[in-house]
Amino acid sequence: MMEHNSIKRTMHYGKGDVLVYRTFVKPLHVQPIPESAFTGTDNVVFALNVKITVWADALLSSFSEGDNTLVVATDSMKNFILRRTADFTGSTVESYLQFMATVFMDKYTHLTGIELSAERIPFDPVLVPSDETPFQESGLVYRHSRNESGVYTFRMERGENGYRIVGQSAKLSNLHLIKVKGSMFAGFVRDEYTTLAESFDRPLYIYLNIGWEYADYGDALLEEAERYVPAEQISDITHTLFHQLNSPSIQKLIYDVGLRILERYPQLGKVWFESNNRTWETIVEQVPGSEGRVYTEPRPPYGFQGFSMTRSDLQAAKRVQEAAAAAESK
Ligand SMILES: O=c1[nH]c(=O)c2[nH]c(=O)[nH]c2[nH]1
Repeated sequence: MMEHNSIKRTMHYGKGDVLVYRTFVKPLHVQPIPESAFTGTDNVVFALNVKITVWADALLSSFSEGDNTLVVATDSMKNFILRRTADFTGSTVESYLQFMATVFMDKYTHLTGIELSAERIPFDPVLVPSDETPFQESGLVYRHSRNESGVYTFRMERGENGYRIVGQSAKLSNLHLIKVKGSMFAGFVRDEYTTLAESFDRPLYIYLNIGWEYADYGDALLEEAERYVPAEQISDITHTLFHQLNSPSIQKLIYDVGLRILERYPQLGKVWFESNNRTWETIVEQVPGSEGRVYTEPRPPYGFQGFSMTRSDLQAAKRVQEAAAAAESK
């Protein structure tokens, strides 16, 4: 995935860590799903860490000869992004990246391509006492969250007839989840190298990155966001399945989460996972008189899993389920 989205061109330059904090962006409203209470955000704080990369054959002499006549200083790129953020009228990071890429390429016509990526820095609403309901969202005060965040990229090139979108991606990065009981890992290969005991109730701590791709990227950019897939719902689907399933392994857990994501969003063509096993190490099996235990941080090295699935995997899984249901009813 990273390879697929990396810039293949050897000649490029740009600026990273452009921090831009825009307030009162148009609120986002999305379709509800059963696994999530998230139906949108007020977008009062729209905070991004942006990276811009540009390329053009005409830039060769800047590398080979030190000829800066076509070099837009990366300092000016940063200023452009900061100032033009005032002109953004959309409500999603995806539409922001498309907007910013377009106005940048309109301004600097010698450039052939641009990649913009952004992490949405999470600021959560805080609850304050109110007269009507016991607590309500402040609408003024937001709390910087150090939890998972959405990371998006958008790549565009100048073509014969206008711009062409040549790449895009969305992912939820650094979701860290602990399930304190109800996870297993048993039945794996046992041979002369095996020291790990089978576990029928382990405290499963996972780190996850989850990416998704629209079958038609136009769906990510619709004005009313009626087919928009928000990172918050991807996260909530993962929470729900982790809660509900008695997982036999991380492999099976991410497979089931992937199927559910594709089921919920027919507009997605693909979903992928990178997971990391951070299962706590048990120190005390049982705290007397309670079901509590004592754990500590696991020692490295850590295991990982990867999985990428498309709609054909969902169809195949459905056929297997139907065949199993038919066999049972006989
Ligand atoms: O969910 C897991 N999958 C594995 O492949 C594995 N391997 C391991 O040592 N622990 C685990 N846990």
